[in-house]
Amino acid sequence: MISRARLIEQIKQKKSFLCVGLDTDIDKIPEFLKDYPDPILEFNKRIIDATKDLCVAYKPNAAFYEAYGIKGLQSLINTWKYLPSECLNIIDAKRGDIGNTSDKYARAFFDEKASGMSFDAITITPYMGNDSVTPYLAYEGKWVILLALTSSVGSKDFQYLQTGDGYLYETVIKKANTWAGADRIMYVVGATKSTEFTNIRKFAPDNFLLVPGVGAQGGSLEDVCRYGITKDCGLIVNASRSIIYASNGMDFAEAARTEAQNIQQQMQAELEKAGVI
Ligand SMILES: O=C(O)c1cc(=O)[nH]c(=O)n1[C@@H]1O[C@H](COP(=O)(O)O)[C@@H](O)[C@H]1O
Repeated sequence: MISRARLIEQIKQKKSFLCVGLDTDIDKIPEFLKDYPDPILEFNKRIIDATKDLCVAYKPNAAFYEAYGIKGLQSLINTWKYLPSECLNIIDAKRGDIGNTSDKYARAFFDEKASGMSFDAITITPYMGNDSVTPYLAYEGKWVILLALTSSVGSKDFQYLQTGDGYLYETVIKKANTWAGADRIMYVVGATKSTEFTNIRKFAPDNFLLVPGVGAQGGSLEDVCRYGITKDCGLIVNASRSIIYASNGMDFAEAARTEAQNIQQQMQAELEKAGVI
């Protein structure tokens, strides 16, 4: 279980707020790994070994595992077992359904006895409202990470609609803040939306923001920090493809480390600039 205080302590200790995204694609991993009984797991283990001192979180994306049925789920369970206990382990599942269905999703990702996995945090779509989110919050100490303003081009379709109370994404944040505090809820805000961070901080001054979209999607870490960093850091910045596929040769883990190290060094400078460390 990773509390807010423990997360902040890790960030200060590692001088990093990097999340390594485990969007592991069998078609993109090095050929030689395909001789192993579980190539996806083997890939993940080597990426984790190469990056665990440089990041504070890992985020396996459920789609990349579910695509392979039972075998994929086994890879996900064994990846979860291998994740370092000091890191925040996020399952990027983007679920959202009526309460009794959410109950089962929560069990699938939070209840080790039932499913073999117990992640610290899960990404959730907020569209179905309070009763779709509370089943996850019923698990003491677990985090819910709600999509607020996504990195996608399609974010403009709904998230920027005016509700009479500001943009729809603002309403999501204001409403969800009444469900639980900054010790249980984080929001996803895409790095590609860095100028909106000033606005978001008005409604979520203390919440951690999970920020995907640096690297392959072109978001700027510097801009995210300029507008979004807080005295506790308040940011977890994810990079998936730019780290895990930095090379597709024998040196893939080493290349991933070099890429993670580059980001960590930039993060250290930002943490110093903001007075977090
Ligand atoms: O919830 C997410 O993590 C997420 C939200 C969002 O707005 N944009 C976004 O890219 N993501 C996820 O973040 C990761 C980004 O991967 P890369 O673009 O390869 O770094 C993927 O797993 C996406 O599913």
